[in-house]
Amino acid sequence: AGGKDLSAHAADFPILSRPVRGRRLVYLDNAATTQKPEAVIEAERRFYRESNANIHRGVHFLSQHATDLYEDARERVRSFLNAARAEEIVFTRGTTESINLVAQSWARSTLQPGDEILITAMEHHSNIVPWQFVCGQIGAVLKVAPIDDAGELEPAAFDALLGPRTRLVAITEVSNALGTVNPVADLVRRAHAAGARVLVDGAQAVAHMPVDVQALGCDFYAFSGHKLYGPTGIGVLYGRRELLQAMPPWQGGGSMIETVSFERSTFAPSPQRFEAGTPNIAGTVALAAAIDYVLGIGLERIGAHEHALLAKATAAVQALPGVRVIGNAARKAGVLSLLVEGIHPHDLGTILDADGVAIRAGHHCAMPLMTRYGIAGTARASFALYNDDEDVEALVAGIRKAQAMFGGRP
Ligand SMILES: Cc1ncc(COP(=O)(O)O)c(CNc2co[nH]c2=O)c1O
Repeated sequence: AGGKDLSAHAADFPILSRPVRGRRLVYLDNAATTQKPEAVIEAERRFYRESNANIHRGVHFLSQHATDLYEDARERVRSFLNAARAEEIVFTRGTTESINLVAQSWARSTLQPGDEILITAMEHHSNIVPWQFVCGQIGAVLKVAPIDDAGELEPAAFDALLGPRTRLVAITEVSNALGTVNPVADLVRRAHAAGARVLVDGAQAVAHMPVDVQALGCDFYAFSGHKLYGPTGIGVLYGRRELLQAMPPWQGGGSMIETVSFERSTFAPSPQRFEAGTPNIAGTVALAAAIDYVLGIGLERIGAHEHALLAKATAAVQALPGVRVIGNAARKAGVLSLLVEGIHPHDLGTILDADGVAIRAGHHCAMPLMTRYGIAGTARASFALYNDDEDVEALVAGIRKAQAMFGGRP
């Protein structure tokens, strides 16, 4: 791994060799979930074959062995994000649960009525709805920083919304619907200068670029394993140690306690405090294997490869009559959203599917963003390390075919 041409890595992914509707699978729905390399599949399978036991508190070999694997995975994630300490890494089910944890534990115990949470117009529902919950619970106010037609934040408007009551800024590093890459380190500096903490939604970033939470300066960072070539059901919340240590637990049960009596219970320190119940141990081990796989190739190489594909696909579709690209930020990663005149995105997706090309159509869990553009949804192609020029050509051919079918100009 690492020295091979990236498109050769498609052979690492068993599913990519299966036909779809009798055609070669052209998987371009990676922003929804990525496919899994054999190394990740084998890591999970091997755990159940050789190491399975419940973790922590065990007195037998397998339990201690499984605990070691689990905590080794925590250290791999720490290193991957360049967090200062492994205790700053909390395992969750995914980005959505990570954000809900911060909303229900940190925000609900910190914010006062009238305090403000600032998000952006490009957020995924997972970085909108949890904040609506907590604003409703405590009487805080949700504010939204606008974006321009290109899909970029407007710095002056962002700054104007940062005020003395802003307690939290919650922003996506990469938009799942537009592909916009936000200048997170700069936005963190602005938020901190205004006295606000910052949560970064990294779901669409971690597979496309190196992430260094200390360099970003953020207070929380969330991502999902399944968007990083890892399994579903495992995600990560990074939090500054001093914040996690001061946060109340948000789910009660085993593992997160120190003592329990019917009168009162005391709680374990972070991260165990936030990991109630039996975790997805095998998924955690497989996530560590996914990180090893990605780092074996190199995130810079992956990002450059995907950037070249995105540029090729964008130029090709923009040359087609009646095609409008939604999201033209100066810096983008992984995602191409488009509309084809006279063809509903769902119809386009269905026609592409008939030829084995998998894209996503709809609002992409970003309904407010679609409203901002005055549209109901888009057709979205999203790229990964195993995609190649042939995949781009199949996408373009499918769009031309749809245009011919709908009487448009092919
Ligand atoms: C920016 C962003 N934030 C949060 C989430 C939620 O992640 P989860 O908890 O793992 O579901 C997603 C998932 N995005 C998509 C899931 O399916 N299509 C998508 O674009 C996302 O793209």
